[in-house]
Order: sequence, then C-alpha cells, then structure tokens
Amino acid sequence: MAEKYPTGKSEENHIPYEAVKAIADNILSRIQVKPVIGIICGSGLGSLTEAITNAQNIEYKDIPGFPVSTVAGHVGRLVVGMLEGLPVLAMQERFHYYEGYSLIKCARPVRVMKLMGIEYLMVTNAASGINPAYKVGDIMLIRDHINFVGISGNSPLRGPNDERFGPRFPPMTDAYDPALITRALGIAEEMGIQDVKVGTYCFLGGPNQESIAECKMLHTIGVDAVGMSTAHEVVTAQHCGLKVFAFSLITSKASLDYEKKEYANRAEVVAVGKSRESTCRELMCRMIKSIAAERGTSDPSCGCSM
Ligand SMILES: O=P(O)(O)O[C@@H]1C[C@H](O)[C@@H](CO)O1
Ligand SMILES: Nc1nc2[nH]cnc2c(=O)[nH]1
Repeated sequence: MAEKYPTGKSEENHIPYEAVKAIADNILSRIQVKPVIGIICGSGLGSLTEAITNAQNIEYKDIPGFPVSTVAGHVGRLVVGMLEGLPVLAMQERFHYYEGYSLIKCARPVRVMKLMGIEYLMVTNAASGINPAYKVGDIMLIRDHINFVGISGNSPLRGPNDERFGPRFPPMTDAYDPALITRALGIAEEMGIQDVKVGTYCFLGGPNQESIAECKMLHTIGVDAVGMSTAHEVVTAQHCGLKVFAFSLITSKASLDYEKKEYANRAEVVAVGKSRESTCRELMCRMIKSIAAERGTSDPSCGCSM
C-alpha cells in the first residue's frame, strides 16, 4: 500500500490540522483575550513583551505539542495581553532550524496562531548586514527574502497539503505586505529613525556564521541582510493567509575582507539588540497602534512610548 505521508509520520515531518487546532484551543482556553496580532520576537528583541498590559505568560514547555527553546539564555514563552488597543500574542524567542527541529516544527506556532484567529504576523530578527551601505544598529524593513534553506526543497510546507491551511502551491509575491512597509516608512520618519532601510533578507541554516566567500556570494545575488530565521515563518504565514510585517535589526556587518580578521560574536548581537531595543519596540508599537486605528479599536489609555 502506498505510504500516505511519504515524508514520514513523525511529528517532526507532519502535524495534522486537528493537532494544530488542539494546540490553538488549549492556548485559547487559558487566556482572557482573543489575539488579533501574533508577534515573533527576534534575538535580543524580546523586551517588547514588557509593553503588553494585562499580560499572561505561558511557558512553551507547558503547552502540549509546542516545541521548546533550546538556545542557552532564551526565555521560551508566550506573552498574551493588550498592546496599543489590540489583543496580541507574542512569542518571546522563536525556534531555529539549527536547534535541530524540522522547519515544519519550527513554523508550527504560525499555524497555531492562524487557528487561534490571528490575522497579522509581526516578525523581528537579528541579522548581519551584507549590503555595504548598512551600519550596525540599522533597521531594515523586509521587502522580500531569499530562502536558501527552502530553495533546495527544505520547506515548512513539504509533505501532504491540507487545503484548510492553504493551497498546495502558494505564491510568495508580496509575502511581506507592501502597505505595511509603506506605513512603517512613514512611522520611522515620524520617529526620526535615521536612514531606515528596505531590503532582502536571506535565511541560512546556521548555526555557524557565513564564510567570507559565502558573504561575497550573498552580496552578488542581491542579499541585504543575512540571518537564521524568519523565511520559514513567513512562508507558512503566507500559505495560511496571514498579513506579514517584518524587520531586521542589523547587529553586525558581514566580513568581506580576509585581511580585516573580523569575527562575528553572539555577545555583539545581544549588545546591539539592547542598545536599539527601545527604538525597535516603539516602531512595533506604533505599527500596532496604526492597525488598531484602522480597525477602529484604538485605546488611548494604552501606550508603550518610551
Ligand atoms: O531569532 P533571530 O533570527 O533573531 O536570531 C539570530 C540568529 C541566531 O539565532 C542568532 C545569531 O546570533 O541571532
Ligand atoms: N547568519 C547570520 N545570522 C545572524 N544573526 C545575527 N547575526 C548574524 C550573522 O552574522 N549571520
């Protein structure tokens, strides 16, 4: 008899709609609001969750069927509450391919969000600047991605397709909502953020940093910033019809010169995240406030101004 799931039945490779629904229902049964916005906080950018009011924290390890963070020092929890007048669910730390999970499992929370009724996915990450014009501390609004891990067939959508999530062959045109990018540019200008960038993010598997030859290649093919996340989440979000807004904080510059002997390090990523966290937080809050205003749900008593 033909194998129903040629990718294998392990939960790393396949999770049925009903199992995702069970996780979504479990979370909904434990929280007081029904989130409209899902947020995935990048490395060093989790302080956004401090702006969430009436917050309820749920550790990933306490959610049956949810992956758990394995990176040392990562918090690993959902924070649910109100932000700028809208109910939100924030993931404080995400799941990375380099941790050993399949991409299907790394992106599972996005489908959980969808089945909880979430409509928008807001994503942040720490990334390294490949574009020579980029500086450490810059914010890059993501216009598009190059999904290196996915191009060769390692996709979070691999395996049987359940049309209740989305179509077999989803387009990726405008996976990063252009209207939200335009809005973010206006907000960045209002905030006086110097020289905000709009560019292409490249997802590599990690955990090692890129070699100099790899950085040169990435530059040649049009990458502006490189990191170890985001694309698989956005592919999954686009498949199931979530509107996506994403930005990278440039926490290091790619080394393109053997003579300079530059070595990227994790401490630098964390330190740059810390120095720019209030700006990143305010940008995200103002974006959410603008969505609340559009939906007619603004609450002037809420705010995360610094
Ligand atoms: O979760 P993100 O993509 O922000 O994490 C980045 C990529 C690696 O996990 C780590 C490298 O320093 O930061
Ligand atoms: N791949 C990659 N991801 C990062 N995330 C933060 N910095 C880096 C980097 O230099 N390379």
